[in-house]
Amino acid sequence: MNQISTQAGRVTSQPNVTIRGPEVPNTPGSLDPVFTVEDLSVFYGDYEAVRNVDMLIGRREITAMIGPSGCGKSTVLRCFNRMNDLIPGAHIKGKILYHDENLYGDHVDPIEVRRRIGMVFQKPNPFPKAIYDNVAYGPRVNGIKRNMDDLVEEALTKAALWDEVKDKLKQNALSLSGGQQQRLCIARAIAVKPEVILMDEPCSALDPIATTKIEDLMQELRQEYTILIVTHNMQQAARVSDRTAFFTADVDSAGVRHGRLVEFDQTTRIFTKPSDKRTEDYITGRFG
Ligand SMILES: Nc1ncnc2c1ncn2[C@@H]1O[C@H](COP(=O)(O)OP(=O)(O)OP(=O)(O)O)[C@@H](O)[C@H]1O
Repeated sequence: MNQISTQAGRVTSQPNVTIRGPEVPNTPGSLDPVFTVEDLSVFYGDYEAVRNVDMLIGRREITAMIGPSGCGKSTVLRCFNRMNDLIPGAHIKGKILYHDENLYGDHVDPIEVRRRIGMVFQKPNPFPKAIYDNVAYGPRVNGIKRNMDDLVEEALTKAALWDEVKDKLKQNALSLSGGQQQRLCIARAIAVKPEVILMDEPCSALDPIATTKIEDLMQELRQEYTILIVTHNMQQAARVSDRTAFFTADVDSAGVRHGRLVEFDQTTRIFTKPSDKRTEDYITGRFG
């Protein structure tokens, strides 16, 4: 039922970097892809922001996208739920298959895509409404017919927020702390039963304790969801992800910068034995 169309262990290799153990296999065919990205280029008008990306996003894995500022991480992330469609002039070349269906096919409904593939942004952005209504909003709009109290409790529990808010569900969401607001945004994303959650720097506005809570939560969520995260924080990518994609930007002969995927591999390999010198330079802090 993957139709989206309107028709039908720990390793420490470097000082201060804790890296997830190799929980995901790396043998050919071992990855169960939710997305298959084929020769993807992304344009803003005439400007080719990202060039020729090929990668696979594994089911119930956490994939991190890292790289220096402006290399196109957020641009690529937004392609996975067609958020770039909302930017005038933005378009793609190449293909993203969601399961076996072309995500940009003529019959695909972008609204349904965004229900299946939810997004959490850099800055927590709850609606200025009650905590309960923030979570119930998506299911109501999508016509999900279930006991709403149960659904709200389930989503808040999955987002590790229920115990902190169960006695104040009518309170305005803006009264919560930043970390709680971000977990509420995750609950809001979960409430419409997505398969994938895209996270664009979800911890950059949070303190270290709130960041740890979100990282712990991600480990819980990966039992059920496929997660893609853009992060500037390499330690975070190393701590939380199964696979890592390293992007950088090349400058062409006309002096124009284009983002490129340099290397995509198990996170342990990227952080211990990268195959490209540019990856090694970046993760060891020599550039970026
Ligand atoms: N809406 C837009 N219109 C035009 N150009 C854009 C737009 N959004 C991003 N770009 C350009 O696309 C390129 C990639 O930007 P993007 O934000 O995807 O990079 P990033 O790696 O996520 O950067 P950062 O880490 O700083 O957030 C940059 O040159 C940027 O200026």
